Amino acid sequence: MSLQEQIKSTIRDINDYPKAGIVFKDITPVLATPKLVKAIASELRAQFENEKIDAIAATEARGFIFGSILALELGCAFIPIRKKGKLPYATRSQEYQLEYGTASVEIHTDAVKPGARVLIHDDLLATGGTAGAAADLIKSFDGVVAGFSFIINLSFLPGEENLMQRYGVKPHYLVKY
Ligand SMILES: O=P(O)(O)OC[C@H]1O[C@H](OP(=O)(O)OP(=O)(O)O)[C@H](O)[C@@H]1O
Ligand SMILES: Nc1ncnc2[nH]cnc12
Repeated sequence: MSLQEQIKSTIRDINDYPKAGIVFKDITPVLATPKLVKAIASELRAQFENEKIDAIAATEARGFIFGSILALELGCAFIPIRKKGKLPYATRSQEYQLEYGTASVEIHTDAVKPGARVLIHDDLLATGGTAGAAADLIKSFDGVVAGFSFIINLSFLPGEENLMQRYGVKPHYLVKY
């Protein structure tokens, strides 16, 4: 079985979570399979090891899991982007659109050095709102968005087109639905 097939056969679909009509892609069975986690880590490393990347910026909460594994694999810094009110030092916020209403994420003001090449990682790309807000934060400190990395792309939603249009880079992902 290919890595893609292994990932897809291990992800669990939860119908109507967190609300009616949503099919939630649950990665916890993947996390419970150490061999698969290791294979994903190797694949992520292979995707980016020849690129110049100074830091991985990942979004709370699920983005932290493979985001920190990837930072370790590449030997680069890890930058946490968190939901409002969770980071202890001085922060900058960015609002973004949810399906209904808005949300806000934050970064520490000393996290991104001007010119730093930052790869944005999250577990899943849906509308691209979360990853776009992370990219806007990186750019607001004159960091360079080196790319986007996801485990899952929900390709029936416009996340990939939105990120390509706004930042001119094609997102990487391991599996799509
Ligand atoms: O492309 P988007 O439409 O922005 O959706 C993708 C985001 O949604 C999920 O996070 P969620 O907000 O559910 O938070 P969690 O990781 O803390 O569960 C997922 O982990 C991404 O961060
Ligand atoms: N269908 C989905 N499954 C898991 N996380 C998500 N974030 C946004 N949509 C999602």
